[in-house]
Amino acid sequence: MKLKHITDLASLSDPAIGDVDITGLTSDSRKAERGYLFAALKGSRADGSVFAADAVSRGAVAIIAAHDAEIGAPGVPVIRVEDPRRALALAAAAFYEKQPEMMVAVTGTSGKTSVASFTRQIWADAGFPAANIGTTGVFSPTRSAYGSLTTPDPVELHRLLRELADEGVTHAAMEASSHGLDQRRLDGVKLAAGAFTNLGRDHMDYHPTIDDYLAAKLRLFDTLLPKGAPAIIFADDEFSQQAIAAARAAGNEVLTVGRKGTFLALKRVEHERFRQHAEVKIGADIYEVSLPLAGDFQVANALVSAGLAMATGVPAAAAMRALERLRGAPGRLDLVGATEDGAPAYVDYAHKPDALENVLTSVRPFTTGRVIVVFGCGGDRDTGKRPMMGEIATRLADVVIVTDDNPRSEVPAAIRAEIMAAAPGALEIGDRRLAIRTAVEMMKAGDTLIVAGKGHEEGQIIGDVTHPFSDHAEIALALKERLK
Ligand SMILES: CC(=O)N[C@H]1[C@@H](OP(=O)(O)OP(=O)(O)OC[C@H]2O[C@@H](n3ccc(=O)[nH]c3=O)[C@H](O)[C@@H]2O)O[C@H](CO)[C@@H](O)[C@@H]1O[C@H](C)C(=O)N[C@@H](C)C(=O)N[C@H](CCC(=O)O)C(=O)O
Repeated sequence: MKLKHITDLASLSDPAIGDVDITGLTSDSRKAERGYLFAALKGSRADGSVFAADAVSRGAVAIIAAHDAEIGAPGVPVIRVEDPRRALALAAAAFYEKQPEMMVAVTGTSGKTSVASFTRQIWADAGFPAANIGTTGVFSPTRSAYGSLTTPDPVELHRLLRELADEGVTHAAMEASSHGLDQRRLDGVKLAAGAFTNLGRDHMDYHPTIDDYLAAKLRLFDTLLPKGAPAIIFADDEFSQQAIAAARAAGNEVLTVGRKGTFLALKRVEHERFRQHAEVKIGADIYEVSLPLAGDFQVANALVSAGLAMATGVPAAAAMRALERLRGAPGRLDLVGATEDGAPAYVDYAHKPDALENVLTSVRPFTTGRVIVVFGCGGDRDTGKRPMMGEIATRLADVVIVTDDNPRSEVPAAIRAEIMAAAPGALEIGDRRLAIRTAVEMMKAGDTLIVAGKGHEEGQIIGDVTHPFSDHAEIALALKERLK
């Protein structure tokens, strides 16, 4: 494809450059191949401009760079732009040409994975070939693949969107992480609607303040959603007013859901073991919905998803019917099994304070015995959440076992000590396998076990080695051994 077809001619200092043929794009010089366009991005560890010569030696034929970047690659055209990350995202969208016709994105600290998954399920129920993309991977009529980033890199993302469109997927829901929004990964995605779930403490290692974190989330409305497009906002969160104000200021159509919502107004919820019955008012109609999911936060996620689906062509009655058949996203309050006397054991991805609070609160209504929680905190990540999670677990669970998560380069015992300092009475068992076994062995009738933090992950990162490890498999094994 000619360079002029993937980047705005106005940004090409010499229009003749427009005729250069491009065979691919990358922001990682190590992935550059013959005919590639290389984007030199300023990163947290390195400045991509120093790798321009490497990219050219591997075949790159043009470079996107900031106005002030020094590019030591003579003879290769350099396209100077204000924001290379945004330019790369737009170039990737143009290069891969097609994306599913109806794209939506959801942001918020918690609930993104569930909302993206539920939205896909509601669309699929209504007959649309649908996909969701995020932390747990890519799910579509033909795929269920595990991924790594919540919001993929723009080049990878647009390659994927093109493949999905070619496979006939018309509707796709994406998770928009604050990193992804901040790093412009979504800037080339043509969104039909967006959603905001909530804001809590997370990624304070990346964002200097909570305001900076909120501002990154609100880029979804400020800069990505076209004017007039629906913005579905969960109205019961403490930050919902800021989200509503940002969406209004950006000219989006604000549609609120929840107890304080007006588009989907939640009138009543009754909890039952593993199910919840909700009364939802939509316009003049009242719908009684029986959700096969536990937890107040799942009702919120289901309503946000129904809002997104309705904003993109699913009739209200069909969306409400689909909610009755929802399945939890992998690793989100995922029921692994139960003891011989029916005490359930769940895996949950909760690895941040508000998510831990949500999951522990949500199992309380159907737990007649004790809530037992096993969790730890990741290394090389926001350290401020460690005491907060220790405090939450102590307040909301009856038995707390502090173990290792992904310690990465940190000393595991030091991470545990930071949690333990806020969790008096907690049991400390560093070995995650042993911690899970101990918890399963202590379960009695009426108890509920939550193993939190790693969800669907299939490895534990110690140092820079990922050891095979699955909470799901460990719980299943321990339950089986109990029966012997
Ligand atoms: C901290 C962070 O977000 N890093 C992202 C960032 O990398 P960076 O800018 O820090 O990269 P860098 O190492 O400083 O290098 C700068 C540039 O030089 C390039 N380079 C580097 C070396 C070389 O030999 N040649 C070369 O060209 C790099 O490719 C990069 O473009 O920009 C890269 C390109 O877009 C991302 O791939 C990378 O995500 C890394 C892999 C990552 O782990 N990100 C996580 C933290 C993340 O984004 N998580 C969120 C949220 C998850 C959640 O909600 O829990 C997500 O959306 O997944």
